[in-house]
Amino acid sequence: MKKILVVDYGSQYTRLIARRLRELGVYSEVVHHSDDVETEDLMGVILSGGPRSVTSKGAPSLPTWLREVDVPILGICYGMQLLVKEFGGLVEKTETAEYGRTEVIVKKPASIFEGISERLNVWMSHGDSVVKVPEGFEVIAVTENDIPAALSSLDGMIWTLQFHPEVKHTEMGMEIINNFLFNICHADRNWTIEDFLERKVEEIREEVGDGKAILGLSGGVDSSVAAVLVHKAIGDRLINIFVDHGLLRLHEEKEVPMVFKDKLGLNLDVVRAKDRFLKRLQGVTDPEEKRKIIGEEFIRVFEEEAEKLGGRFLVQGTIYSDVIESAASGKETAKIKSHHNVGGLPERMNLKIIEPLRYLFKDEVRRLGELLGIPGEILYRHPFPGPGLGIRIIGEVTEDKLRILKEADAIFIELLKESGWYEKVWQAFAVLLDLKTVGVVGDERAYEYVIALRAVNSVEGMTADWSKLPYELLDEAARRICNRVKGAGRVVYDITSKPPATIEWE
Ligand SMILES: Nc1ncnc2c1ncn2[C@@H]1O[C@H](COP(=O)(O)OP(=O)(O)OP(=O)(O)O)[C@@H](O)[C@H]1O
Ligand SMILES: O=c1[nH]c(=O)c2[nH+]cn([C@@H]3O[C@H](COP(=O)(O)O)[C@@H](O)[C@H]3O)c2[nH]1
Ligand SMILES: NC(=O)CC[C@H](N)C(=O)O
Ligand SMILES: [Mg+2]
Repeated sequence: MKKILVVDYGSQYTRLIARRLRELGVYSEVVHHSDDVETEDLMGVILSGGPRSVTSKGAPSLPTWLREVDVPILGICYGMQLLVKEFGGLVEKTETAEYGRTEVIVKKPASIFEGISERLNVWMSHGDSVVKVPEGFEVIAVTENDIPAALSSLDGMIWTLQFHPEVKHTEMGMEIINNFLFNICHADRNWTIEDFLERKVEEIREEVGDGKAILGLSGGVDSSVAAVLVHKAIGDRLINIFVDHGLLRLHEEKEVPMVFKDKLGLNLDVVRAKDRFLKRLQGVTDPEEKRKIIGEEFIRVFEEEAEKLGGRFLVQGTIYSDVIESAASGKETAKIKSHHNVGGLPERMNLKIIEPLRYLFKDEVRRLGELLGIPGEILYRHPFPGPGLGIRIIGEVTEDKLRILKEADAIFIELLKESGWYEKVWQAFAVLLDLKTVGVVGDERAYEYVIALRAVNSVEGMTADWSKLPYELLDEAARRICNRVKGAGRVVYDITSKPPATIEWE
């Protein structure tokens, strides 16, 4: 099949590039920069960003096969910096780093910017910058800080962007990728989600054979879609298991089983495992350690259940943001956090893992869910991390802190629903800080915990901006929480984008 090759330098966003290409109906393959690759049927090449600096010793370089191909090349961030270095320009760590929203000004008409406004807000994530442009290249856009934001070679074969067109927060990013694909590479449209579904169902049937599989069901979007998909492949030989680890939101241990049976009509076993999770978390404060413990305990529960049922496979609703942040995608990728279902998995385990959604992003999973006929009520829930409140209580998890956080979170979510804001934000929740502050209540001194509220807009969770909730709503949330939740004495609102922050606090 004709393809675009996406060369991975360890960016958080590499698979997002591939995903944008899918969205535009174009088939692509992601390869590591040191891989030997088939260069047949190539329509173009995209070099990803990466955490390394091209100025440092031993930094990954251009693949040798790249010199022999005669198709257009697009370098993004690290990819741009590599191309600049290769052609005799200069990249240095400059005083100004650019992270998050940055304004870019297009300086020259160019086919990659066709139909793009002259000024646009893009998402940046770099500390190094181009300080000398290589011969045979011209600057076609600069940032508000006068740093080169895009270059092109005079023969129109090499294009570079310092910003990330693949992230949703970059305005007109899709149009820029569209221009690269169709104006520059003249790519074919050859990928659909229907084909993907058919292929996955076949693959799972083949892998499981006449065996049994268990599936970790959380009631969230990803595991529900995975459940319906795998059920389509192997029917009732799939057994869904919901683990109540005590770190769920208020009343969720009752609601999830009800909604799941009611709306999807699939079987579901509930495992009550609160005590064993809380016991293992006692005295643990490090976020990575907490994640690893929770990840391991999940697997132990699944192993025990599989043993009882005679199943050999474990299906998880892992999606790509879980994989990439756990640094499970390649050796250059920086570890941001160990998602319980990926980086938090124990080394030794008896189950074979099946993850049909591993390379998809949240909104693709939602589209797949629609294709499978899953109701919007399940598909459009806010995401909730598997380790649950365990990573929203900063520091040690205790019963009392769990109570405070559950109540505060429920008040915030209820208020968002009442005011019509729940559907307008991508994810919202409360965090309990490991910090007490002084207050005055009924003329008495109080010394209670701080609750942080977080609400973000995002599309696939890879980048996010804080939601501009109305002051009146925040005001009401603070009053209700302080008045109704014993132990909560102060409320703050988180106004950081991702990057530099992540969505969750741990
Ligand atoms: N309480 C739970 N019981 C069983 N499995 C779980 C539980 N929590 C998480 N998992 C497993 O871990 C996977 C990853 O969790 P994650 O929260 O990312 O996905 P999700 O809950 O399916 O969807 P969402 O992101 O919308 O919450 C799930 O798909 C599921 O397989
Ligand atoms: O299943 C999960 N297991 C985890 O360990 C985990 N950590 C974060 N998240 C969710 O992933 C999205 C991105 O979150 P971050 O910006 O905090 O990394 C957000 O939607 C987070 O809620 C997790 N989901
Ligand atoms: N996102 C990237 O590709 C970053 C490239 C390089 N590490 C820098 O900071 O400039
Ligand atoms: Mg979840």
